[in-house]
Amino acid sequence: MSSIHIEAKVGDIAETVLLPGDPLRAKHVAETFLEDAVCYNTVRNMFGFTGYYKGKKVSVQGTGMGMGSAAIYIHELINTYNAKNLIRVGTCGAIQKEINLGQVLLAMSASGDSDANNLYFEGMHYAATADFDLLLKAYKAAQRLNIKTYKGSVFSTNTFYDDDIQNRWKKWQKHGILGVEMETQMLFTLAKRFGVKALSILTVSDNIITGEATSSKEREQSFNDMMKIALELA
Ligand SMILES: O=P(O)(O)O[C@H]1O[C@H](CO)[C@@H](O)[C@H]1O
Ligand SMILES: O=c1cc[nH]c(=O)[nH]1
Repeated sequence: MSSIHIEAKVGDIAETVLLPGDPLRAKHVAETFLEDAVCYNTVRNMFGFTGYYKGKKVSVQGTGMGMGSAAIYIHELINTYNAKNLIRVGTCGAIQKEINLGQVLLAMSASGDSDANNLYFEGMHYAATADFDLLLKAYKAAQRLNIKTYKGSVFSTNTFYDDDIQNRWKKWQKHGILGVEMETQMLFTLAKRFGVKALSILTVSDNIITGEATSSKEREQSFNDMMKIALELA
């Protein structure tokens, strides 16, 4: 048996799945960090791999961009493939001035503008929250590895571009949101709905307020920090 968007057999995917938006990041993670990695999905080129990290079975699955796409993969990973720990490894734009490019955020919660959540909760506002055990483990792993992290709330949006992107985030900046990305709110919501654990670890690829953006060298280094934390959770 397989699912509509993933062609793996049940059992091919580990209980712990890392979730980058970019399927080529999934490939890169598998090739760089995992041993004996096998590709289990090429449907729509949304690559998924299972391999081993320090002897532990772990999978990495691209989700695409935005909550509509991510929800499909998250739903199928949980309900067809029995995934239990889902850890997003993504990029985000920081909206606090002091957060530098390449730094790592541990998302405790995610606000957002998903119509899917709005409809599901009949216009009320669900507080999408990370799993505390995974969050604590990630925090301790970062401390052990001497990696600085910011802990707090992020915002998941379905619209990457806007007419006036800096002003758009002013109220959210004031309310302490650390950064903006496009999938975490849906991940946390679905994980709770189906009784599994989720966490989102994000590397800052740009600062929306200051207008800075990362060079490829900086992205490479910071990406490694995020991956080291995420893989410790496997
Ligand atoms: O780097 P990823 O994981 O794709 O995450 C961020 O990058 C994409 C936008 O460029 C969105 O998916 C956003 O959430
Ligand atoms: O979704 C995203 C990801 C990175 N940077 C942004 O501004 N938005």
